[in-house]
Amino acid sequence: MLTVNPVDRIQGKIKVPGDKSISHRAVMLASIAKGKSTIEGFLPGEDCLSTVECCRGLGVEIRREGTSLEVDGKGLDGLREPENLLDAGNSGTTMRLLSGILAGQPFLSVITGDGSLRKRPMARIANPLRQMGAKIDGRADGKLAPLIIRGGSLTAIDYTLPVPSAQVKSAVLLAGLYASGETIVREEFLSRDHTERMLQFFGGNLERRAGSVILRKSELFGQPVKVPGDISSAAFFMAAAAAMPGAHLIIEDVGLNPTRTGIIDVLREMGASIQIDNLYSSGGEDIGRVIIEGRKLRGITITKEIMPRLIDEVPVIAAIAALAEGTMRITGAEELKVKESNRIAAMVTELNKLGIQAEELEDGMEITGSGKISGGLVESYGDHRIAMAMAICGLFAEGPVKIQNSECIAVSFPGFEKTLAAITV
Ligand SMILES: O=C(O)C1=C[C@@H](OP(=O)(O)O)[C@@H](O)[C@H](O)C1
Ligand SMILES: C=C(OP(=O)(O)O)C(=O)O
Repeated sequence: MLTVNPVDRIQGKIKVPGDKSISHRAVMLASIAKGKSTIEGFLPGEDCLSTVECCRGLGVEIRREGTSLEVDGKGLDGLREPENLLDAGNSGTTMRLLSGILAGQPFLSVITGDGSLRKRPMARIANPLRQMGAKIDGRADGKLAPLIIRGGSLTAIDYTLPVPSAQVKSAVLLAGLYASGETIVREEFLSRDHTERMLQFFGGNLERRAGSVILRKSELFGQPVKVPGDISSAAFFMAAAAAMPGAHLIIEDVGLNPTRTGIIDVLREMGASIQIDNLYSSGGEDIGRVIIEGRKLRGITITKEIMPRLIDEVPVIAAIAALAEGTMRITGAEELKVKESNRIAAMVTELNKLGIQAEELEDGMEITGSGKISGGLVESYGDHRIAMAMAICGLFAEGPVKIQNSECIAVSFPGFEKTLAAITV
């Protein structure tokens, strides 16, 4: 159980661990590239370690020392049939992206995960991968894991995403590496594009147009990858600092890919002071320093267009909405219901426990700020983002906030507690 006590000030200069999305992709692409890749700044969170173990299960040699990895790539056709189940743990990204690669393999794989992942929707990847020619079965006719995938010779498809999801887009693109013809993926609002950027960095034949990506069968080549800090992890501290008048926080080397910076746009619209400098780019990703000054914020309305650039940050926005003036209305966020927990129900229930007025909407939630948060006992639902969002409430509360089942934080942010202690007075 994590106990977070109220603080007077937030200040300091920090770095956050490596980006989760980029760490997953680096390991997967390095595994199917020709030759050696190195990965620096890898996130040693449980989710990305699940990806490493799955790739090892497919015969890839991966050496890890802390946040540095060396991967001996097998080339597109060098993976071998896993002798045992592949375990994606709590990680949707591992299961869905890896399924795209498994769909292209001439062997049988069975991929499973923990109790939360086994409840999450998998038809969204099984359908397009079947259309490409893979045989996929699973519980509830392939809607739920464990998934049984017999890959093989694939044919490209032209696919319009029925749900806004970078994981589905990535699964189809990764399968497209093995498919004859041009794989096209279309989406209404651009979701995180790390797969596209990294495929290009590894030499993939990929073209980008407004609203679509086109990939042709191509060989990948090992590369040195530098993983930026995860903006989704930084978001917890950015939001906390932004909402605390007098706070001053600097976060170095944060990934600032425009498909991930919805949190900065939202905080600024709420009235936050956020500056960005020291910009550079590496491996096709934008990286920079974020400087936040605390102020009194105001509630705003968020709609579906921004959601793909914001999705994992909604819990922490909901948390600080309690401190903002007026009402915060979050809409177009149905996807939150199928994450590690139902994040709409979870946040509303737990915020209510701390005396915050919050209500579920069909596609989101509404929170009315009163500037007041009570201390109390809350639940994480085994969901790392809920646990950390509730921890941020604790910084502003009238008494300690105790978070049950907080060990799940290690899924995406090992060292969260230490960083929190380092910036609070
Ligand atoms: O592609 C990725 O790395 C991710 C995509 C998002 O999921 P969806 O694709 O389900 O929206 C996000 O919530 C998840 O944390 C990571
Ligand atoms: C939804 C998340 O991850 P995943 O889908 O990979 O489990 C997340 O990290 O918030």
